[in-house]
Amino acid sequence: MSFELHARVAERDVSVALEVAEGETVAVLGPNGSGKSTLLAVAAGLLRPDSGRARLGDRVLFDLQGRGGAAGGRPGRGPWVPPHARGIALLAQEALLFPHLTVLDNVAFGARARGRSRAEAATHARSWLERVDAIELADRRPAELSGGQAQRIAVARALAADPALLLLDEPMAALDVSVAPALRRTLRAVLAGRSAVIVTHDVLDAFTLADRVVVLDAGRVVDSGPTAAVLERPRTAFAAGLTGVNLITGTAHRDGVRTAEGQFVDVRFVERVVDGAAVAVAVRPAAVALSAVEPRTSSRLPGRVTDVEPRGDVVRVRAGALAADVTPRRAAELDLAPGATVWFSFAADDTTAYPL
Ligand SMILES: Nc1ncnc2c1ncn2[C@@H]1O[C@H](COP(=O)(O)OP(=O)(O)OP(=O)(O)O)[C@@H](O)[C@H]1O
Repeated sequence: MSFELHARVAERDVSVALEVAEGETVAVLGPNGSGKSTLLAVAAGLLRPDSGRARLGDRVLFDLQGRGGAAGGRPGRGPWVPPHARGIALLAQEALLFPHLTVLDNVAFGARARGRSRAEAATHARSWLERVDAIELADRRPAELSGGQAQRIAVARALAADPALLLLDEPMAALDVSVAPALRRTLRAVLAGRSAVIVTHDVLDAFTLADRVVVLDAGRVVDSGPTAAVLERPRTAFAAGLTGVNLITGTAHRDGVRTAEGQFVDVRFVERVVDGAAVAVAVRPAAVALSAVEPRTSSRLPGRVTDVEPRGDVVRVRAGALAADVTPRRAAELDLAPGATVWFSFAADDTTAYPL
C-alpha cells in the first residue's frame, strides 16, 4: 500500500517527510542522530509528533496540529491511530521473540491473537517459515537459535501478520557479517512487491533491497531519489562517504569546475549545466593519482595529507575530504606522512559531474 508521512518532533529537532509507493522499498540512510529511528517510531505509532500527517493507503494514521497550529496550545492534537491498529509491522535490530514459545508459535502468535484456530494459524506460520528458509527450526525455542536464525523468524513473524507496510530498523546490524548475506537474500525475496522502509548504515542493503533512498542529516531530508542516482551522484558528503567516492563541489565554468578554493578542474558533465551553476563532481579514489610536484594535467588539486591507511593491496591517502588509492610502492616513493603536501590528479573522463 502507498504510504505518506510528514512530521515534526520539536524536542528532537526532527522535521521529515517520506513517501513510499505501493510495492516500493525505500532505504533511509544518515549519520548517527540524524533522525532515522525517530522517523520509524513516528510511522509505527510509538512516538507522537508535535505536528504532521500520515496516510497508509486511504487511511489517515494521524493528522496532528501542533504548537502554534490551528488547534493552538497543546502539541499533537487530532486523529491518531494506535500502533496495533495501523497495519504496520516493525522489525527491530534484535529479533525480540517470545522466549517461552516455540518458533512456530512465535510466528503463529499474531494469527492466534486475531482469533484464527490453532490449526489454521500453524499452517499459515509454516508457510512463512518456508518462505524464510527456516521450516526446520519450527520446534526450537528462541534460546536455541543463532542471531541470524532468530532474525529470520522475526521476519516471518512480521510478515505473517500481512502488514500493509513493513518497517525494518537495521535488521542486519546485530548479525555476524558471515550470515548477513543470506538474510539479505531472503529479505530481497520477501520485500519484492511489498511496501517497506529500511533503515540501514550499509550501502549494500540500499543497493540490494531499495528502489529509492532518502538521506537524513540533522533531522532533515537532505537528499532522495532512485538508489543508484543518489549514491552514484551524491550531493552530500555523507552520501559520498557511503560509496567511498570523492565529492568535489564548486561552480560550472566552461568545461570545468571552479572549486570554492579557486582551483579549476576539467570534468565530464553528464547533464547540461549553465556557467555559474552549483555543481558536484564525483571521482573514485582508485582513479586519482598522487604526485609530490604539481602535475601538468588540467585536473589537479593540492591537499595536505591527513591520513595514510593500508587497505589490502592499496594504500588510501586522504587529505581532508579528498582520497586517493595508490600502490604501497607509490606511497613509499612519495614518503607520505600526515602534514605533507601532495597533488591529487585525475582524468576528466574518470569524473562524473552534475548539477547540485
Ligand atoms: N528518547 C529520546 N529523547 C529525546 N531525544 C532523543 C531521543 N532519542 C533520540 N533523540 C534525539 O533525536 C535526534 C534523532 O535521533 P535518532 O535516534 O532518531 O537518530 P538516528 O538517525 O536513528 O541515529 P542512530 O543512527 O544513532 O540510531 C538526535 O538528536 C537524538 O539525540
